[in-house]
Amino acid sequence: MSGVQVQSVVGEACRVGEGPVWEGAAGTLLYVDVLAQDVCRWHPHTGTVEKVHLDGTVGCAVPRRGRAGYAVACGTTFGLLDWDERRFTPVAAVDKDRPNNRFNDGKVDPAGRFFAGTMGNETAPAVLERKQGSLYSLDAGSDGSAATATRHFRDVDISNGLDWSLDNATFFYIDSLAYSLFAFKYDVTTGTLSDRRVVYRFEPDEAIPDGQCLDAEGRLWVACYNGGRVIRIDPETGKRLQVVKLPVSKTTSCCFGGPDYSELFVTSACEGLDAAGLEREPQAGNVFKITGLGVKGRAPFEYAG
Ligand SMILES: O=C(O)[C@H](O)[C@@H](O)[C@H](O)[C@H](O)CO
Ligand SMILES: [Zn+2]
Repeated sequence: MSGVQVQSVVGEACRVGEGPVWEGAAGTLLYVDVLAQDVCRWHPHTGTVEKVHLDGTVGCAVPRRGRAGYAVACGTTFGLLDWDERRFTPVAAVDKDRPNNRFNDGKVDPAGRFFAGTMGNETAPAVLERKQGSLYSLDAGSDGSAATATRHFRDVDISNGLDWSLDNATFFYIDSLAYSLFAFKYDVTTGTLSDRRVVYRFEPDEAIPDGQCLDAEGRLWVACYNGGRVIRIDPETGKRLQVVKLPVSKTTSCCFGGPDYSELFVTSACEGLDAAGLEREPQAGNVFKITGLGVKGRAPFEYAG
């Protein structure tokens, strides 16, 4: 499509930018830098980025329903971040028997549960002990009881992008080193997954599938790490519908945002690029905005706890 434009909007490079979420009420973009251990908030009107630095790697941060601050998956701990006080309060720890693990990508389900997965720590991008990760969700707690974490499955290499179908009946999931986009049946009442199937197998030049998000037509946008692109997939047919290339190779994740959710924001990484790579890709680690796609996204779900 000819009207598609790609523009770098945040020039402050992330080591591993991840987990973009558009905050509609404030008109800001929330994202994390996993390895710099920062939760970041970009203000489009001033062009400024605020950051809160945490004590561990940050897999993802998500908005809370009707409450200030964020729920965060930090190290191997789900917790709450008071942004103004810059204080992280742990809520539930996972993978206690896996000291070398960390949380990676996450997102809130349509009922307000915070899903996030883990992986072994990487010695270099995509180099890690295999099958160490699991997918978890954090419920909201009820009647004053503490929120608890539930493990959905284990033996994950790099737990990555996730989202839910428009009718809430399907959960889409990427384990990066499986080079596949999976779908599960989803029961939104109980928050349980079943019947995994493959929706799409990534092609060699699409490299490593990473973050993803659903658009308002029910199609998925997947960021291809080392592939320098986002691709649009129809989960009904398993067909790739569109490719948008970016001027950086390590595209990590994407979300729709902007006043009417018609802009696609894409995070990227510079970690793992040598001096020559950085010279080739001076914008590595930036956040990009793609306009003119002709499709909108939807507002993010918010953690109910
Ligand atoms: O962005 C992520 O999900 C991980 O935190 C990164 O480490 C990279 O994606 C990974 O190296 C490539 O798969
Ligand atoms: Zn990712």
